[in-house]
Amino acid sequence: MSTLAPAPHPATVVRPTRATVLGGLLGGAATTSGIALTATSGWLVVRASERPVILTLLAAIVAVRAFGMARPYFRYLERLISHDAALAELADRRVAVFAALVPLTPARLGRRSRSAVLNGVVDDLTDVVEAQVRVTVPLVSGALAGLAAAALTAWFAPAVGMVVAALLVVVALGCAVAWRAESGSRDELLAARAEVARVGDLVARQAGELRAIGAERDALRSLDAAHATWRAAVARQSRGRALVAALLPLGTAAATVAAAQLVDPAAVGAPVAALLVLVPVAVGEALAPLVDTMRALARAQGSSARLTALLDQQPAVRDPATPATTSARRPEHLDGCAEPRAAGRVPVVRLEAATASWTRERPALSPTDLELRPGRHVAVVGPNGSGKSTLLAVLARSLDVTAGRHTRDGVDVRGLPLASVRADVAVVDDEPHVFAGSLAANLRLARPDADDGALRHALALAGLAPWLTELPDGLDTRLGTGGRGVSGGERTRLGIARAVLAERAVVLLDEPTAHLDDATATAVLDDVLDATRDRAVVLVSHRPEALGRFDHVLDLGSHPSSRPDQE
Ligand SMILES: Nc1ncnc2c1ncn2[C@@H]1O[C@H](COP(=O)(O)OP(=O)(O)OP(=O)(O)O)[C@@H](O)[C@H]1O
Repeated sequence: MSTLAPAPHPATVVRPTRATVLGGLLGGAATTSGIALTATSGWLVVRASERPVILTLLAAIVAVRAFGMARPYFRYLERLISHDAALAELADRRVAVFAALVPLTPARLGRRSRSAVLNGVVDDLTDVVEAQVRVTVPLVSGALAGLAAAALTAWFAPAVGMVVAALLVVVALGCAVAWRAESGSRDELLAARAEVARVGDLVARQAGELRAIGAERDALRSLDAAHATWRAAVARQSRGRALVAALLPLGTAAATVAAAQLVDPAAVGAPVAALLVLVPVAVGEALAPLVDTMRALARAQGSSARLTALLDQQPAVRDPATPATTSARRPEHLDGCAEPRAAGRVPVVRLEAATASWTRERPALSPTDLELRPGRHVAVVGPNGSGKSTLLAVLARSLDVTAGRHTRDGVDVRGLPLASVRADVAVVDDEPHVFAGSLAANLRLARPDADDGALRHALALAGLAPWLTELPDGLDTRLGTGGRGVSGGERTRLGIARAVLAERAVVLLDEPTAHLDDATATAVLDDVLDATRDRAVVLVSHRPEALGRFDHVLDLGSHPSSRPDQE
């Protein structure tokens, strides 16, 4: 998501659909009613000043009332139809984008957290879909109302019709300038804002170190320079906006003066002259918001470019064209089912001189050997960046080896169905997500058919039995947003309970105790190892004191040939 693809052509973002065209027609009717309301009111006021027989005004009075009522009525229908269609499209596209993101997770999402990626995707998708309502519908309505006003005015006085047409050209020009200003400043602004965030984060987080080496002033100067670039980009964008903001009222004023000069009250009568002079005012007022739609268009183009850059990536791992089988598997486990399976059925998992890379440019895991079988508990240690999480990604088949072998029962995993390999693996990361819902629903994510007994058993194995007894509604207690808060230790244990419940034969834990105090961390680790006695466990840990309980310690910080086997 960090790479910006070129912005798509506006026509691909402003893509008329049946609902947006209908919405545009209704919006056009609303805007035309507004223009007609102003023009007929002008006629009525001037005609009334001539004190005619009251009955001759009745038609105009009815017309003013009709236009006054029609405008909000058509606007309401336009909103109803276009928003309804946009919300339905948003729901469908969110499902489709979520499905497209799954195969890209985690290898193609970069180092951003999954929630940051999801939030970004949700915002971008909303911008793109909202463009139908914020851009397509107003453009169709504005074009219809403007052309109708020009045609009707030309029918009364061709010269004034030309003036209204010229005003439409000015509005179109204003939109084009606004769109260029907004989309031109998009990349510059984003880059400038990202630089300020990057330097600001560096200066704030490394303040101590910078002070220690006397680089504080240089760092602050870089921050000032980044701010200055940002300020300049914002100023350029504001100048573009101000230019357009001035252009439209000036155009409207010029068109009104021109209409007043061109209309001959003696020829058409004073009331019609008033009507004709008021049309440019009404058109300018009704179409001015079109300029703001260009901001929405530029934003939607940027969002669309980001979504394309993210979703057009190839997944890091793929299903084989012709899946192989391993001797220890029953055939039904090989056709891609993601059902949880009982521990112990999985064959031996082996890595031999396996290396891996996220980007193909830089190796993230140097040659590593590892063997996993049920009941074997392996701790992985090593300095930051030595490839511990990468190793887990390889074992979970989120990433394939770039050299060496990753086998299950002697069969290269690249020949096995992806889903069947992943169905053996449970992953617990350092911050398991707690969804807003009941405790039972949070646990059943791991095994939807688990009964309450199985849930209680998993909670007990994860050391959460005392916590469960304290919960006001037991398994039905609501957790997460709007529900009961969950501490770091409880969250970790919930993740472990899910892994236990899933009955996967291989359990991968990425620093599950990273955010816990020493006493809680030791208790959680003890519970993990007890709860997974019959499973193959790989646990990434920075806590040397816990390593004694593991069968094997794999140190990724030492050269492969010199790694001590501490079995
Ligand atoms: N999702 C990813 N996309 C791109 N590169 C990644 C990704 N995850 C890790 N890397 C890169 O792979 C290398 C190994 O990182 P990894 O996270 O596996 O190390 P680690 O030992 O787990 O580090 P830490 O102890 O800091 O968690 C690093 O250079 C890192 O920047």
